[in-house]
Amino acid sequence: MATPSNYHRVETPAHLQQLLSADLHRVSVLYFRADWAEPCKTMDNVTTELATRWDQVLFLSIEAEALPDISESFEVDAVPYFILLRGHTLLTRLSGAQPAVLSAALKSHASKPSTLASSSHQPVAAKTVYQPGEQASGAPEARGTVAGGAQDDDDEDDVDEESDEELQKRCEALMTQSDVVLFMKGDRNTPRCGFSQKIVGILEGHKVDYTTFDILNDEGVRQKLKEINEWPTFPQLVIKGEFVGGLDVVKEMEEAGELLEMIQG
Ligand SMILES: N[C@@H](CCC(=O)N[C@@H](CS)C(=O)NCC(=O)O)C(=O)O
Repeated sequence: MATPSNYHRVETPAHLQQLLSADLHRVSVLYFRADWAEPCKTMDNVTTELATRWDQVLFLSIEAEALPDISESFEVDAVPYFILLRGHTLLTRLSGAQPAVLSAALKSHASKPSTLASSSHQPVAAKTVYQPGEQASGAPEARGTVAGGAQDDDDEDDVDEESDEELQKRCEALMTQSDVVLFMKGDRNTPRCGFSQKIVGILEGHKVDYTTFDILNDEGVRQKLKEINEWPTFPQLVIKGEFVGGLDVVKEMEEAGELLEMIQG
């Protein structure tokens, strides 16, 4: 399919600013992607198709790892990832390859007359304003939510909250669920971060028998493991219940021949 005229590949932060500033009433879809991520292939097609349907919406594809300043300013922590803006105002964010949810988000935000934002009122759905060079999201409640940000915290009142002790026990159980456990973003078939993808490549290359846990699906485990293992990032590799390190450590161990030794020993 030919690239629609409202679909652009962002080259630099300044280019993004220029595209967004051209029309402050226009809705934009920022699509954070990476070539190696399989789900992005699907979302490349989905976004191209949506762009032909929503020709008044600006679709901007952004190479998440090649443009870290943009990814970090929008707190993008995995690919694919979508940010909907009106001008520079954050409407909603969506993590993962969910065509129906993205389409619903467009319906919810882009079908509103664009003059709404030009009136003296703030857009109803607006969470915050993206200032170049600043954090885009001052709206933690919008993180990880889906179209329309319509999730209601009250709905979760019925669910028993996990105590810190329970969470600690659950993390310990996860860390010992098999001899080799990889805490990562995504899973071995669909890694959602380049670091996770590379560590999977190392383990697969050595035909290691391992299990994975997707920390993007469990914010409690994500934060608790950082504390337990005193390690601020993912991936985290655990061998026989013992925390080993992230990608850089595992790479070094592989080069020194220590990785297989630890797994097999
Ligand atoms: N050099 C690190 C790179 C890992 C990294 O920087 N991970 C980031 C981005 S995927 C991370 O996990 N940030 C914390 C988070 O997302 O919770 C390693 O050796 O593993």
